[in-house]
Amino acid sequence: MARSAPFNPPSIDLPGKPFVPGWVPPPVTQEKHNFAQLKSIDLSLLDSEDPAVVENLIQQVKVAIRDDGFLFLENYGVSLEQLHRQFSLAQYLYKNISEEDKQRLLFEPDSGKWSGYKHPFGFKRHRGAADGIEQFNWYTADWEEIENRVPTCLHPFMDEIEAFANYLTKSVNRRLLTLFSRVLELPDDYLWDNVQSHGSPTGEGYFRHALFRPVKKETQEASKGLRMHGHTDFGLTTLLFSVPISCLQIWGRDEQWYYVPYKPGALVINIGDTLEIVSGGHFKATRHRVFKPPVDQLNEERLSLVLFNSSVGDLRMTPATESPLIQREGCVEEQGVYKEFKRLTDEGRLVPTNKQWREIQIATCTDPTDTVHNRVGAHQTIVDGKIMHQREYMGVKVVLPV
Ligand SMILES: O=C(O)CCC(=O)C(=O)O
Ligand SMILES: [Fe+2]
Repeated sequence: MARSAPFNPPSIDLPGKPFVPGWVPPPVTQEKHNFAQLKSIDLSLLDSEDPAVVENLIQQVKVAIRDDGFLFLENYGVSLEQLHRQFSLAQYLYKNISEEDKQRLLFEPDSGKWSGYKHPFGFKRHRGAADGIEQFNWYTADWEEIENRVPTCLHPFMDEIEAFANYLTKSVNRRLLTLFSRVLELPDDYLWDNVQSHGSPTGEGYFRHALFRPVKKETQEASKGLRMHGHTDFGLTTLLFSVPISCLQIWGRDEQWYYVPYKPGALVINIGDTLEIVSGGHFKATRHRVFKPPVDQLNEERLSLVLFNSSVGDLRMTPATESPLIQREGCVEEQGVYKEFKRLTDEGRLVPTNKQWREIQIATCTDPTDTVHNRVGAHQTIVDGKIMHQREYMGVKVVLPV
């Protein structure tokens, strides 16, 4: 597909497609405090014929990923109407999925993959405490075997969902990786050709429809308002859609959590661990979490659509030393995961492969409601007076704000 051609999905009224009620974005919060100010990147400028415009764009990206590790992406080729159709399909899924499909397609996170249906009772296959989060995750095997691996109610719409995931991966993400390759002063397709995994609409990554329902008081108390622990994503880039219910928070340079504001139609891009390592720490993996929304949104349901782009599973990540930027400026060792990978390498130990790195984190994920592990002395520790979540995966220490 031409890299910057706009998204052109299959028709919504083909014969046999049931009517899907339109998703109506819930009202935005009136709360104005604790919101991050993120830089917005206009992806269409990458096609400008004026080299000065393109150079300016690359500089903007460089500053945004160094300062925040998070950015908004606009004009990436999907209209608001097309995007809302995808949210309508996600809403349709949670209104129509049968109990039988929930059982049949139940996820098995112990396998290291989220593939399938996540029930709203925590991040293990067996039901734990309620967390109000339902998800359906599409991996390669799910795209390839729709009849057996996708909820029946979505079968008539898989042409649209697949076209969307394909466009996000092969057009939006590819152009985004061009921007990042250029920041590293490498050939345009360096990251796409050498690091991004391929095959199916999601390569070794996955696409998600998530629904966060309001939670009961007991859940909120057990989790202290947290819906997903502070974390970094393990892959290359994550493409999240900006949504009206404000729950996504990022960790600012001043070591505080800030909500990501709602920018209709925009994509929220976060940088995964792989990009931090490949860039030798010049890019920061985005520290983020999902928290309860401001009070005026506490009773609203939140839909979230996400594409997780994964790196090639067999690779053990190291910095791209052919990058002129890295050659000139060296690596930046104050960073989290890159610094840890470097420590292991310096000790003569093997770092995990990308596949090992993502699968161990999925298989050992804990719940925010887990009061046994979320205690100082268990998975928490105090660093400079702040409570931090501390885990170790295959010799790599991960310390993140709670
Ligand atoms: O739903 C969201 O906004 C973020 C979810 C997230 O960070 C994740 O699943 O890794
Ligand atoms: Fe995440």
